[in-house]
Amino acid sequence: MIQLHRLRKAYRTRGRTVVAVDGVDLAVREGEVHGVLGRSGAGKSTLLRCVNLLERPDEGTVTVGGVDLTSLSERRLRRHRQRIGMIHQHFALLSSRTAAGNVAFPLEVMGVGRRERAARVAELLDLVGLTDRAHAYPAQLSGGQKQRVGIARALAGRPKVLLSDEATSALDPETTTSILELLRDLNRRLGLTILLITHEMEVVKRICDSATLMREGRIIESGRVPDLLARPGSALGQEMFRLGPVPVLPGTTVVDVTVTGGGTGESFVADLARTYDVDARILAGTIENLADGQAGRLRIALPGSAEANEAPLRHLREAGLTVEVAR
Ligand SMILES: Nc1ncnc2c1ncn2[C@@H]1O[C@H](COP(=O)(O)OP(=O)(O)OP(=O)(O)O)[C@@H](O)[C@H]1O
Repeated sequence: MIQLHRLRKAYRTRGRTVVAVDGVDLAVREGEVHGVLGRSGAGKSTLLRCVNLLERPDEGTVTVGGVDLTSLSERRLRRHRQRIGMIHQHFALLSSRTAAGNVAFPLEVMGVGRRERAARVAELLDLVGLTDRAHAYPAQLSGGQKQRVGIARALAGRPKVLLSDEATSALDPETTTSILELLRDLNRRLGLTILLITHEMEVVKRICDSATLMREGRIIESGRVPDLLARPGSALGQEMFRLGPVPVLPGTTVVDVTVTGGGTGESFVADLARTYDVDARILAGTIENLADGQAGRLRIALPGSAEANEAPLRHLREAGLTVEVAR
């Protein structure tokens, strides 16, 4: 649904050039929720703003729904932009308009007639669960309610793609959960493709099917979330499962075992004891609920060196588990 090819964007300020996005290739499939994760300054916002060409890339192409946006005239680009909704961290609502008035705004710009507009506004507010606050002004709404208005407004043009710029960063944890649930629900019900940027692992964990980790304008890793977690050495995996420093235990091998996609995670410690007579000691562990099933990582200590444990470690790998010798 979204394809970025060799995207590059640099800013020149006061004689200095900052390459915000540095040759990025990225594909987001239709109906997917894709999260772009990274620290402040990694280039996430620039990348997102290039998708609807709010920011024009210096190099590369942006294809959305099969149309290369970088090749369009301004007039045609405006039309295509209506099919790409966007929500913002600070909501960006018009304070002089009610919730209904804010949602009506893009419909007015599109030239939708009064009666159809009213019906569509009611439908959109219902979709985000805000029918009873239609006549409230932004100042009378909570943060979560404001973001619901933002989402309803973004969906006015019946977009196939929704871009989310840190949509939950200004919200408390409980409200964040309800907004993430709403986004996931809209993704499923409308088949909406969502590209979101965030610096919170929690967001990726809860609703993303796939994710990209950015650093200094470049992609460090990208793929389906369970596949990334199962990749040895994955930085996303390190972030997700925080097992702490690896303890020094002379005479043992410390191993991190990652289980994704259901799998046989629960029984492998017993399996080692049964098959190899290895007494694995559990040092730390965590299980995370992902958008699509569970994933977990267990840190175990096996008596003896890594070489001495070669057979049981191979056994675990052959069982589909990711095995990394930590020490
Ligand atoms: N309009 C601009 N003019 C000059 N430099 C910019 C501009 N926008 C972004 N940058 C620079 O580009 C780099 C990437 O910024 P960007 O905002 O895309 O990162 P980010 O990952 O979204 O960070 P944050 O989470 O802080 O928004 C930074 O070094 C930033 O200072």
